[in-house]
Amino acid sequence: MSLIEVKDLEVHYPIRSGFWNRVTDEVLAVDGLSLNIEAGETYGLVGESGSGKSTTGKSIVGLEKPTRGQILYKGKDITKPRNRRELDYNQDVQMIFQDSLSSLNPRKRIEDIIAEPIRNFEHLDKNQEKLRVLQLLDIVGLDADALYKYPHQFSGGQRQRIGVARAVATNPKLIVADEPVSALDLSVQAQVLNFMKRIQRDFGISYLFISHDLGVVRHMCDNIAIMHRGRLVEIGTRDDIYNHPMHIYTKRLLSAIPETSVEGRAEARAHREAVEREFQENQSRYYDKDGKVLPLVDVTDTHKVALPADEIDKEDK
Ligand SMILES: Nc1ncnc2c1ncn2[C@@H]1O[C@H](COP(=O)(O)OP(=O)(O)OP(=O)(O)O)[C@@H](O)[C@H]1O
Repeated sequence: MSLIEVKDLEVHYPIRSGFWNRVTDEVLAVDGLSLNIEAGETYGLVGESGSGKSTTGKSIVGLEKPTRGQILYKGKDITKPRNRRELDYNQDVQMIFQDSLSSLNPRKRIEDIIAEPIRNFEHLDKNQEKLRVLQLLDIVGLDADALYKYPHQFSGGQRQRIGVARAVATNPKLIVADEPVSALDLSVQAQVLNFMKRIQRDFGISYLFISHDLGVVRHMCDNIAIMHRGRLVEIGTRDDIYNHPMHIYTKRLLSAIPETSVEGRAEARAHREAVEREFQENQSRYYDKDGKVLPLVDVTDTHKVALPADEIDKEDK
């Protein structure tokens, strides 16, 4: 059994307008999405801004209420609050955010920020609690003097470490990491990704790693789902997605990864332009008559893509 099974998830947001603030329309932020996250793996959810990644992550954590569909944990649907309580779901599944300055309470000291989730689930005395917080700070590579400081007294990378210490405090099985390094400099990104990997190894945690950038998730993820307009357009192992991408939208995201070598840059630009031309010229191939992404079709056991079924064999897999 997978750790988490998301089945046909839909999340609609109401749009209100007019004097009476009535609901006049809705946004289909997530429009029928299914994926499985296995124990101990990092699962990448990648797509451009507005594709529905954060809404999916928040639904899995229980911060957003699905309109339809199921999210199964240990075989039970945690969209029902009763099951969440019974399974200690709020303890087992945690979230870290991109903007650590606004997600960590600016008026609280680090000791209280990290201790807060522990207080919700365990009854430790003051000394035991402080020891636990010190251990957690040590795990994420911060000194004991961090205890008495406030979030604004740290750099962005250090604040992400504090966010991870807080998330790890309840010994979770899954951490939903929503763009955890997007706000950081490249060199700091690498450090944070490395220590997230180490913590994963040490604690056996799974990550749902949300990003708009296929470059960032490349070395982190075992499996990757590409999201577009609230649906998945391609899903596969790291090898499927990076070495055998099939959907034009995946190819566009891959072509957007910055090329570091000077020689490679002109070639990369030409490739990006060719992918863009292919996308513009074949738009109708990728959507149904209502403009929705097509259903996923199996390519192999691990690889699925949203293309017309009769075109799959023609692809250069
Ligand atoms: N609380 C909300 N109320 C109304 N619409 C919302 C709300 N939250 C998100 N949306 C809309 O739902 C769609 C998906 O948003 P979501 O934040 O899930 O996408 P995303 O892929 O995570 O993008 P980003 O990286 O920019 O956050 C967007 O059109 C967004 O404007």
